Amino acid sequence: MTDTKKKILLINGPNLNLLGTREPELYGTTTLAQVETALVERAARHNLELDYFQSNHEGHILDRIHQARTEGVTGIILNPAGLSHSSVAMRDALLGVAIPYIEIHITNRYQREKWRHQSHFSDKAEAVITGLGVFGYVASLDWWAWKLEGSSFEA
Ligand SMILES: O=C(O)[C@@H]1C=C(O)[C@@H](O)[C@H](O)C1
Repeated sequence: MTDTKKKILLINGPNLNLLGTREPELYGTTTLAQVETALVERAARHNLELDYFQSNHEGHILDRIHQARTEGVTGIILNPAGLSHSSVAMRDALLGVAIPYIEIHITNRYQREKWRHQSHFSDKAEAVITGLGVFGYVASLDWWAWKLEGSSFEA
C-alpha cells in the first residue's frame, strides 16, 4: 500500500517575495526561498509533504486556496502579509474550502502601527504566531506535525 503523505500548504502574501532584503531590521535577512527550501526538507523529516506558494496578487492567492481543496491539503501555514488587515475575500476563501490554517507573522504586529494589530484571519485560525521572525514558519510546521502525530506531549 502506498504511503500517502499528508500535505501542508505554505502560503505567503504580497511583498514576501522581497524577504531578505525588505526592511531587514524588521523581517531579517533570510530569503523566502531559504524558508521554503528549509520547510520542504523539515516536512519530509516529519513524513509530511509541503508545497509553497507566494503571490503579490490577491486573486491568485484565492485561486491557490481553492485548488488546495481539490488537492486534499490537510492544513495551511498562512502569512497573509498586508492582506491580513484588509482581505475579507481571502478569509472567505479559507472558510469556503474549510481547510484549517495556522496564521504566522514574522514581526510582532503589536509593536507596530495600530492598524497592523487587526487581522481578518486570527479568530478562525488554529493558532497565531507573531514576532518569532522566520522561526515562526518552523514553529508552524512543527505544530502541524505535532498535531497530525496525535498531539502527545513529552517534556
Ligand atoms: O510580520 C509579517 O510577516 C507581516 C508581513 C507583512 O508584509 C505586513 O504587511 C504585515 O503587517 C506583517
